[in-house]
Amino acid sequence: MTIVRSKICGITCVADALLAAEAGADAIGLVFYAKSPRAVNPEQARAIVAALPPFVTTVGLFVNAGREEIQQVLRSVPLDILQFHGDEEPQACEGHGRPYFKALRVRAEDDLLALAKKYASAQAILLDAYVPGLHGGTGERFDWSLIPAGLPKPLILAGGLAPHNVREAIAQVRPYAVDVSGGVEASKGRKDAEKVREFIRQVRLVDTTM
Ligand SMILES: O=C(O)c1ccccc1NCC(=O)[C@H](O)[C@H](O)COP(=O)(O)O
Repeated sequence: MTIVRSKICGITCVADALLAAEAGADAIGLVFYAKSPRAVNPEQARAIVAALPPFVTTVGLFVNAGREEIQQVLRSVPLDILQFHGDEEPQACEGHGRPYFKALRVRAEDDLLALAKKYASAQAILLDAYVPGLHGGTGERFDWSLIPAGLPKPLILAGGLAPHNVREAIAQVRPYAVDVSGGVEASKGRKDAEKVREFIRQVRLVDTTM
């Protein structure tokens, strides 16, 4: 049986965090990027993390943040993992006292395998759509056939996933985990209970049929 994990990203309030946890999400993502409509501040994030039941991994997402900014968040919010969603070099992702995921935005002209190999210290590589001028949370999917074989780390698939396409995505890509934000929202920054439940139901359906 293949288990595919799921992460619900862009959680902005306790109610949505509990919704994700109760629906069976393995992880939630908190966006520490002020320009995002899903941004949270450390105080909001602390309240969200404190409300979660055990065994739900908390991922803090940063975009080209300074080392001190990240450390300041970590001093007040007990995050399990960091996710770097900007143009950070490996050195900028390391040394924070947490494992990290590196997000790479997929463009046909890039050598994804070489890029992924650069992040040898990452716990996983997250692949997302490339949309000029935006770092993530675009709701756009990318051409999954561009994903090279032999990625050196577990693959987290993101970008435009939703209840209606996540099974197809898993069947084609066989990722370690799937990551969703816009595809389970009612409005920017707020999750839709039915979409969250259906997304995770679809992921689990694949678990038993692959
Ligand atoms: O959510 C944002 O606004 C955001 C802004 C800047 C960088 C990353 C951001 N979000 C990352 C994610 O929520 C997901 O990991 C990923 O991009 C998938 O998002 P979606 O296509 O909306 O499912």
